[in-house]
Amino acid sequence: MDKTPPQLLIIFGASGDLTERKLIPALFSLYEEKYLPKNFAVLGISRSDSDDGSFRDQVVLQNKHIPETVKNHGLRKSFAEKVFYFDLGDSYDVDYSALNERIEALDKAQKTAGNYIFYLSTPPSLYEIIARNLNKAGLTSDNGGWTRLIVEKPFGYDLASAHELNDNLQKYFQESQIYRIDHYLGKETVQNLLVTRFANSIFEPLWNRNYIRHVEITNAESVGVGKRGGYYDKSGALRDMFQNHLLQIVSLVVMEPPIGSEPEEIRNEKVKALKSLRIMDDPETLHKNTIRGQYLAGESNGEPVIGYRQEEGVDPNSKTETYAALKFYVDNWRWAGVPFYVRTAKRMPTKVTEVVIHFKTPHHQIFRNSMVQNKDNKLIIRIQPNEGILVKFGVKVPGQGFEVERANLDFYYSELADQKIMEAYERLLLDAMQGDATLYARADEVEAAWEFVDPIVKFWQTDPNAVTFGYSAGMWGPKNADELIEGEYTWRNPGEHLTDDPGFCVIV
Ligand SMILES: NC(=O)C1=CN([C@@H]2O[C@H](COP(=O)(O)OP(=O)(O)OC[C@H]3O[C@@H](n4cnc5c(N)ncnc54)[C@H](OP(=O)(O)O)[C@@H]3O)[C@@H](O)[C@H]2O)C=CC1
Ligand SMILES: O=C1O[C@H](COP(=O)(O)O)[C@@H](O)[C@H](O)[C@H]1O
Repeated sequence: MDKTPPQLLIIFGASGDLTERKLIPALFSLYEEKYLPKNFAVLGISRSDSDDGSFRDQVVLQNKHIPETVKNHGLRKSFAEKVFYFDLGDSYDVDYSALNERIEALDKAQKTAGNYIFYLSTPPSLYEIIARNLNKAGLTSDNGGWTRLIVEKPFGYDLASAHELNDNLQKYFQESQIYRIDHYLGKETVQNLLVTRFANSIFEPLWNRNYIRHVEITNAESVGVGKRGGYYDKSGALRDMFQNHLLQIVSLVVMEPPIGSEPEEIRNEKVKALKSLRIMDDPETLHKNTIRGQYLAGESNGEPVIGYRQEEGVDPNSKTETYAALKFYVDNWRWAGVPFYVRTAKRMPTKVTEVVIHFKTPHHQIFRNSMVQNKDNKLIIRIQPNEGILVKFGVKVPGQGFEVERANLDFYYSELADQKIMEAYERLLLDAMQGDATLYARADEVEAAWEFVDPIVKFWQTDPNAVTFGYSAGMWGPKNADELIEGEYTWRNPGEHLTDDPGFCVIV
């Protein structure tokens, strides 16, 4: 494709899980769909003792994350020939001259025009080290082609470390070269939030405090922490999901209309949105408006599962949250007084991510005697699964009188049958290859998100009154989270109704 120039993608941390499970399958899919330029190559780098042949075998030919089809059998071989490996030796903190030579040789042989993307898929502690050594080797400036840097999450551990990382990376790369990945932004339905809001005239006029009662966002996973206990126990749901993915969704719901769809036009509005979140830093508000939970043993998909504290790599006395629910406000003209309820959790009954816009009750109730008071017009944006949009509204029950019943207008993305939905990493990689940073987070965006999250993390970690509630795996989280939402409202828990959690408790 013309929009994607020749280039070499250089992955640090190539022997890791992300490369095998996400990056290479995404690249293969782009290759299969003919999105990659003819002159394209991948160079995997790590400390593992491997070579081009074994690396190709591992990440392409034998990679079980690339779906096996009759059609792609031959393609795997031709794609594998574009994949190379470089063994960095014992450390990432070494002289990169030999790497530089390999890159130059590959660039020449594969005719990639001096265009390089460096992808950091290592532990975050190596990001600065790699950037510094690339710079020393003269690999960070545009020498004839262009150079970009993709940085994986987590971007920092708190505001101070994110700020330091931004400073460090910006010593070696221009901000315009840095692409901070957040795979939720690569999801089609997350991007569709922008289109729903700004390509229609029927939603945006209502998108404010005059018509919206509250906003609810749920991100639920049925899985536990799996093999990532060691990482997760130091992170927790707030850092792992909320600071990045959930706040990205919040920013798209909250933002003002950008003047156009250029990357900076959209990113400027997202930063403004994040900066308008009311920071909760007094213990009373934090106590009232934040709930943290941790899963106990229970059931997942009908099978018994262990509790979080029994997971591999997790401290048996851990209080780390696998559930986080927050109520907060947005201090700007559009959203003054509208509560936002946002939760993210593991070991829920199902996997679902959705945004629910709850509209206010009509100003005057004409059909007072109806059994169903149509108090809740809702717009539900289903991010995953069953990607689509659902509008709930009231209709008249046929017959005498004015009985009101709820009805649905339901759109599923799958109905656009001939459109394949690109996987998030495919979309994001392709965008970076084409130099489009719209769906990548900017330095100030990441820092604004940390500014909001930091005081909550600190409160949970240090305040003696900050409690972690236990909930049984397979339930909808600590039941007192229901009390976060005032009035007769409660969380929309898609799927079957579950009875009271017998395991609900305070974790000590
Ligand atoms: N896996 C996933 O689904 C996701 C991962 N990420 C992020 O992507 C990055 C890579 O993740 P992932 O591939 O899962 O991680 P892995 O632990 O599976 O791989 C890490 C890679 O970094 C290298 N490495 C260098 N030093 C170390 C070290 N001290 N400890 C461990 N590995 C080291 C490893 O190779 P070698 O030791 O041979 O050099 C390996 O290639 C991380 O920043 C992670 O947070 C983000 C979202 C999802
Ligand atoms: O970044 C992360 O995301 C996954 C969830 O991603 P999804 O695309 O499956 O919704 C989460 O499991 C993981 O803990 C987190 O690091």
